[in-house]
Amino acid sequence: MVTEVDVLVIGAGPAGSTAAKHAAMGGASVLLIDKKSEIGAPKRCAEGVSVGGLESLGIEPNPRWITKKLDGVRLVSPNGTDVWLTSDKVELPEAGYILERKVFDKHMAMDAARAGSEIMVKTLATGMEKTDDGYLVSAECMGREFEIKARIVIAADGPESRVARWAGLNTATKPKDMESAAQFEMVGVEMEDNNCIEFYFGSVAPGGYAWIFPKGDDIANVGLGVLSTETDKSAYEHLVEFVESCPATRNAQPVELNIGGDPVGGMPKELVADSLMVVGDAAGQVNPLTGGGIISGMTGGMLAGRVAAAAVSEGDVSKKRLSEYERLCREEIGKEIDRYLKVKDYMLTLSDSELDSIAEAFQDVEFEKVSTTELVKKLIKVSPKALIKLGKLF
Ligand SMILES: Cc1cc2nc3c(=O)[nH]c(=O)nc-3n(C[C@H](O)[C@H](O)[C@H](O)COP(=O)(O)OP(=O)(O)OC[C@H]3O[C@@H](n4cnc5c(N)ncnc54)[C@H](O)[C@@H]3O)c2cc1C
Repeated sequence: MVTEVDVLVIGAGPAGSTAAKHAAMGGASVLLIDKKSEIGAPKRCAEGVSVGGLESLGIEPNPRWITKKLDGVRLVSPNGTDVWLTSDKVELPEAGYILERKVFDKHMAMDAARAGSEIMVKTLATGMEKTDDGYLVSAECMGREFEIKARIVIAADGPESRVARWAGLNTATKPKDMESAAQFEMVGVEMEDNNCIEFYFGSVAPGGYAWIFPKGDDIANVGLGVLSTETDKSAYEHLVEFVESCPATRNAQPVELNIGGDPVGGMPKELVADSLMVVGDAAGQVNPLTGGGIISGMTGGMLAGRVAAAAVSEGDVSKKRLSEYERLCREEIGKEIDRYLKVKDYMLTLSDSELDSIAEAFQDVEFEKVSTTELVKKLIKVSPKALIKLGKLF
């Protein structure tokens, strides 16, 4: 049996569902498939997003998928020196929400369906072949094998993406650019203020950081990301040590374990080929410093969906036509990613004692507002080393 569509989106994470929604809104016939039986589960995410990020995508916050509205940030250096940045003291333009991804991802897929996309769950793409006017994709659903003929394929298959590579794009992430993350969702977490997210820096998580993201009452996502090139231990081993030593989690119990990769090396050289676009984690659309990829991946999905619909209606699905998506992506997400790559590389050079000195210097800094960019600007102010490395960028 062969199913025929204008646009096939492989992967119903936030990036894929957004691509499907916008392609369908533009008038294309769209099929969105995911190998999972439940879209959004299991989650591999600390579930933090910015308020402005959702606004920029035109998504109304919905209490069904928001567990917490945040009120500030606590930054903790290796010796325990902490910096509190809360809304009573500073403006928080990037203040955010903690989502319930299992519900959020489903809602994003529902939006895609309401815009006209067809959805197939428990449907795995197993390979694809180029045809004259698109791709013939092999798929499998509940033991049944079938083929999907698509003018355009949007690869939204997450951090372990294979689809773009089937089309010949070099999107493989090198080990030095793949953050290994481990996280418990925990109960019995005793935070000093459960309206703030907490970040812990230094050798607690080599190459990354540890976090506690509150989800309400005594529940929180407690996790960390490490680079395998910076440590001999696994992310899970670092997480167990962190949970045992951190006062907030010492008495907490896990109800869920999430293990996953987060591509933090930026976008690959090419995001399009004839009849193919790649979005989200599969396209490295992740902030290299924070590891956040929900909003940037959805932005990529939105741009790809719009370009796909226009290309189909014009009858031109060539690489040249689809390169509009690549250009828009580099403008809207790429510049930020490139800047934060440099900040991440700089952070990797800092020892625990240097991080402690920065935290101590931050005690005397007046913060008017706090965003990731503002924090880097203040870092440049207190650290001559940061000034040399990052001064020109911020
Ligand atoms: C531990 C951890 C914490 C994180 N915390 C945050 C955070 O707080 N905030 C933030 O913004 N980002 C965070 N991220 C990153 C964020 O989770 C990702 O950037 C985001 O999920 C990317 O969305 P996506 O749609 O590109 O991919 P995914 O959400 O990974 O979705 C890809 C989908 O493709 C499907 N798929 C894969 N292969 C196939 C196939 N062959 N056929 C059919 N379906 C397929 C998968 O089942 C999956 O549903 C975190 C990541 C990790 C690992």
